[in-house]
Amino acid sequence: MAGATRPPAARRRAPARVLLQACPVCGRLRPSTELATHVNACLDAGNWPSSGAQTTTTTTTTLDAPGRDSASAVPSHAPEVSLTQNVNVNKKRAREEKDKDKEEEEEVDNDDSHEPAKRVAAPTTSSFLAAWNAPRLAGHFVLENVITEAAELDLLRFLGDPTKGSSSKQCEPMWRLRHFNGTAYGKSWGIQTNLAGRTQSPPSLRIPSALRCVVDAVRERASHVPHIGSTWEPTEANAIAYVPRLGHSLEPHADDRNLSGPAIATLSLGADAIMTFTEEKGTRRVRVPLPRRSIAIQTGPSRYAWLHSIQNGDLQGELRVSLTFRRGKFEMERRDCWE
Ligand SMILES: O=C(O)CCC(=O)C(=O)O
Ligand SMILES: [Fe+2]
Repeated sequence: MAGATRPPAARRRAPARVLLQACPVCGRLRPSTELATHVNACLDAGNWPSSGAQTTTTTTTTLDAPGRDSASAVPSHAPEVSLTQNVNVNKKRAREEKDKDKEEEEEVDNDDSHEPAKRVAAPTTSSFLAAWNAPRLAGHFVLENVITEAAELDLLRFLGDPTKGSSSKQCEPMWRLRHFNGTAYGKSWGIQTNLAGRTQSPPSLRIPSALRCVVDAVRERASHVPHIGSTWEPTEANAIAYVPRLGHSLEPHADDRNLSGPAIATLSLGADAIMTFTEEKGTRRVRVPLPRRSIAIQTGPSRYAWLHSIQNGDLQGELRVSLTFRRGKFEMERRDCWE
């Protein structure tokens, strides 16, 4: 009998459990505490996943707009895994995990040492996180629900609504209609980048401390993303306000690859949108949903080998505001760039 060879229950302990997370690059499972180091090593080794080749599950957001094909919100290269399948995969994993826990519970039930059994969090959350953190485009990460609805409202109020006649008084500069890379309202802070002259100069306006929560969220949620880590310090910020009914859009472009650093983070506020990436030296096209309150991070190929744009028809709602943070090549101290 198998039970007869087991050690007495009192001496048995629940084995220490380690939370494993799938590497968004190679798909291998790694202890979550080692994930950041592993992802960086994986990417340094040139293991950028090619589009569509990733093995981690991908969630897709359906943007609910009447008359619009919701399937168009699905990245064109998304692996043949539907959201329902993902949920089922996660449910199956959760069931297996639960069964394992149950087995252990049964074992430790007889344990008279009165030591509490060690427990780990249910894996579903981390699986979803891993799925969202996984690049759907090499080097591109979308982190969902990064801020609360209340924080979103505060930020929108702080930035002001350009369609209501005036900008918010507390947030300088005023919104201005711009025609660079498409028509939309814009304002910026921190290092000043002169794209025509390809120069940068010290800030005339520091980045408002009210926007600091975005940097905190990026550091917290994307510390495993290459070039972010837990100390990422942007020195320039710009806001764009898109009003779909005024025909606003973002034309295909790449943010200056010499003047700004290798990681760019953008928070979406007010409304969902879909960003279209087009390969610079190829014909591939990838459509990535950017839900409101999400932060999108461009690094690696998504930053250096693809152009990005937002078509007018891919802007939802009345007003979408984006806040983009970059680290300028022109090195400056945090205190000189931030309020
Ligand atoms: O609005 C966005 O999400 C992107 C903005 C952008 O690409 C830029 O400011 O360069
Ligand atoms: Fe951009």
